[in-house]
Amino acid sequence: MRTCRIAPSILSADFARLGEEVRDVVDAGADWIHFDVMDNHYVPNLTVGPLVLQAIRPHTSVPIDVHLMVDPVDEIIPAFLKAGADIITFHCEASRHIDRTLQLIRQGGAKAGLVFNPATPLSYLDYELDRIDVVLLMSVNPGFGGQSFIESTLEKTVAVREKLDRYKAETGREVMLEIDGGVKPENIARIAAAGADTFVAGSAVFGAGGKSGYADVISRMKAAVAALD
Ligand SMILES: O=C(CO)[C@@H](O)[C@H](O)COP(=O)(O)O
Ligand SMILES: [Co+2]
Repeated sequence: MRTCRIAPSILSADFARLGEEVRDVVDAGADWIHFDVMDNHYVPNLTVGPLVLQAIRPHTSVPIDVHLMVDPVDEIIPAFLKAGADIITFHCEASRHIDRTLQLIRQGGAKAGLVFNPATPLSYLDYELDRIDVVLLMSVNPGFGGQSFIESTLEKTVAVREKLDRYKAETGREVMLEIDGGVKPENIARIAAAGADTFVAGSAVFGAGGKSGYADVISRMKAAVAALD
């Protein structure tokens, strides 16, 4: 059976009830919580930081996947590690020394991931796979929830899947492949067929109007992926 992790992005949650939203979406079947950090510098939007991560941490035991859309990145990583991040991903363009940033995250005890914008070349992966736990492909330009899925991401997903399968055959090590932006029950099967195993969904999940709506969307997403087997 193929792996399908659903990671709802709290960007589209009700921020006035964030702890409850996190609990509801996990009860509804979420595998990870996706935590979008934007700095109004690397991206034109401003969201949440380590204090908010620390506040939601006691509300769930599922992995919290911190997506850093910040530049510079290294200086803020220790605060997210301390606040309880399980996975920390950052953008290739936001780190001056990618290898050092990956090590900083892993030495702090979290899994490390590299994020590729729609136009970022995959060559950044060439020498770093040994230090990467997650490859995150953006399927929208970063900065906002609720955008449409960019179709060229599918071709890029296939290319990363081939690299990761080759790497696994050589080393036995599995690297996760996560897609972020515009993922919905209607397109998730095509994205999974291209080779993704982890799916961020913000507006599709939190736009579903409460706990039973969240459960409905998440189960439809999982069913669409399971139907590929
Ligand atoms: O990182 C980002 C946007 O920059 C994402 O995590 C979005 O928040 C996903 O939202 P939807 O596209 O699913 O609404
Ligand atoms: Co994100």
